[in-house]
Amino acid sequence: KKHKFWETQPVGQFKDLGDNSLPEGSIEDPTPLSEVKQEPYKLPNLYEWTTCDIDSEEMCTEVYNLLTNNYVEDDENMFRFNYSKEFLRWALRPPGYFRSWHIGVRVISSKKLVAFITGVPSRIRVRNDVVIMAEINFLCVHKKLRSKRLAPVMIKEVTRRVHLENIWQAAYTAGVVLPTPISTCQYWHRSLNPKKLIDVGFSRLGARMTMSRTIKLYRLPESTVTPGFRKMELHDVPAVTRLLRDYLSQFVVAPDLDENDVEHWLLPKENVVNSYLVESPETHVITDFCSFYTLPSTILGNQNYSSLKAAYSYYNVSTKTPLLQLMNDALIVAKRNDYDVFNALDVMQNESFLKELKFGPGDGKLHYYLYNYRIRSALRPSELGLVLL
Ligand SMILES: COc1cccc(CC(=N)NC(=O)c2cccnc2OC2CCNCC2)c1
Repeated sequence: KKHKFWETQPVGQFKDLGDNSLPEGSIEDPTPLSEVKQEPYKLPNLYEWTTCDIDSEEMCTEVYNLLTNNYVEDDENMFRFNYSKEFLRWALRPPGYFRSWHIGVRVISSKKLVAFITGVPSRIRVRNDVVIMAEINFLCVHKKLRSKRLAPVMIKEVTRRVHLENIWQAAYTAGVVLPTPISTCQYWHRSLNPKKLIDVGFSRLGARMTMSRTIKLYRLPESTVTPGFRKMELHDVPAVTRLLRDYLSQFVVAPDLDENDVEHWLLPKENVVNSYLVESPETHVITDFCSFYTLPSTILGNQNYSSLKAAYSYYNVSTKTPLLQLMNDALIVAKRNDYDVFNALDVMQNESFLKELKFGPGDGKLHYYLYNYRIRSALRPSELGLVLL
């Protein structure tokens, strides 16, 4: 049976596809809090639950090491995501976070951390419906414990702890097809350091292309071209919030960000998130915004390099500067900061710049999911205004 676990969950089921009689929105009503299971789910013998206090240097290091050695790899197992500790602290402590949603599994005897899953609260709008959801991420089971069916019990446990906070919906992404994607996105890569990317096998030399021709093809100017392009600062939070809220209102699914959210998620943080805006030199009005987050990957089995420095397109808003020019400035800044590659999904209006800015399609897809919330039919990536970490 393919989706033994997911067929028991309140998610869109493949068998319901095309059944337009099913209403859009919550699939199951909330359970009275007194009826939510009070005790943790039972783990296989020898394992115990642990709550990971990401503020603790020691626990943060344990989580970092587990993910560094056991988290998501590309389809050819040449790269593995290598989230940094400061990135994890940022990703897991947004306004209103619950430490109880940072869940680990330890071996009782050795106390070794062997699995992890997290949730953070997030206000997400679906059409005109603003729903408080849990954004689920970092599901990781040690390589040596795969197919012990740990993932389903970890998903049930994080769901139980989310329910205890009276939250009944969730959002998550995966590289695999599960019941049932609300949207399936293509990822794209823009080479910034083509020589290294070819050396490590991330990219291949194009047909009838030499290395020097390839380096020239991806060359970028030293400085950005948009007048008034600068880093975002704390005092810009109100204006950036207004700009983002207006821009994101056009998408079917998008975060419902307030100033606290914008301050947390979009203020620049070294080695974690970069954000820039365009302040008109004449009027001092903030007209555009672009941002990317830093997610390196470990390079598995290359003599010359061990890490790939990758930027991931985050939220971008263009109201005056053409999006093409704004994103080219983002590429210029990323190259200047020694990123090897700039990644983007074909969400929002990204399709309008990908090919022209010399992005190439990646070899995989990223599927978006909602838990306990039905969307009548799958969304086009351009209808998605949500980027998960
Ligand atoms: C280059 O190193 C990699 C290491 C592991 C996996 C992949 C391929 C991959 N699965 N990429 C993505 O999922 C991806 C590609 C472009 C933009 N965002 C992405 O994923 C984000 C969002 C979901 N959580 C992981 C990071 C690449």
